[in-house]
Amino acid sequence: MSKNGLPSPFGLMRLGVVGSTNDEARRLASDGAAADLLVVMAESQSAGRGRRGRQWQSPAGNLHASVLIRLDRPLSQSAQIGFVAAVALAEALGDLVSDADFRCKWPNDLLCNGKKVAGMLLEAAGDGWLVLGFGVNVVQAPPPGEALYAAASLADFGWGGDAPGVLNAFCHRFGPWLARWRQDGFPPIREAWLGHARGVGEQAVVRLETETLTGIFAGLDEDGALILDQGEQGLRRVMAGDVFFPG
Ligand SMILES: O=C(O)CCCC[C@@H]1SC[C@@H]2NC(=O)N[C@@H]21
Repeated sequence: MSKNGLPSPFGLMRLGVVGSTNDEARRLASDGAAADLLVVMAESQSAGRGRRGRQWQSPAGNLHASVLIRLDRPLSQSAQIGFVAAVALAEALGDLVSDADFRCKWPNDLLCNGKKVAGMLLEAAGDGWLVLGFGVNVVQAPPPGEALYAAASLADFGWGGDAPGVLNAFCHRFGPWLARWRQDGFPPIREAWLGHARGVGEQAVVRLETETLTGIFAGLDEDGALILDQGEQGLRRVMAGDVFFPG
């Protein structure tokens, strides 16, 4: 264990109120001050952002953190790290919260008993760095109607721990999974993710920028794209979109 309380070799920078921890981490990278597995964690964010330009509500008490990751592979493989993190977070929260069912929802959401409790946002920081931002609703979820999906907090499931406790549990799981990805590539991550996934084999609605698709969520391809089986129209690979399961 490091002096900061996280498992070795994670580093920790704890900040008060920031705009976005992803921006703080990117700034470190552009200042030449990045280090592999350095975590930037903030008490709250005034301009937290989610995927596809959405706002991410970031009150004090929830976890808002970004991990700097040295990318020793082509940038095209960076999306795979979102799946590494989702598996690690599903396992970490499963370690913490008993009697709850954590599921990964494509591409980078985490559901607890069907409600969104966490999301991830990957951004390139230039010069070989990747920023993995993740937010976990520890004590508070956005009010109904303000989120795209039904949302909940860990407190709603009776968990009384805090944001540093979630970060610690995440790092314990993420370190070994990232090492596995670095050594063996995407296949074991893909398999683990599918084992934790919501909705494989089920009817899915996929909202893209300009169209909405329906079909059976048939799995993930070797890059992490969602495979949608559209029956007579064949299989369609989806790289970015929002998935809903009507069933
Ligand atoms: O579900 C999503 O759309 C992704 C949400 C990602 C939120 C985290 S909180 C820490 C980091 N800083 C940000 O501004 N966003 C990510």
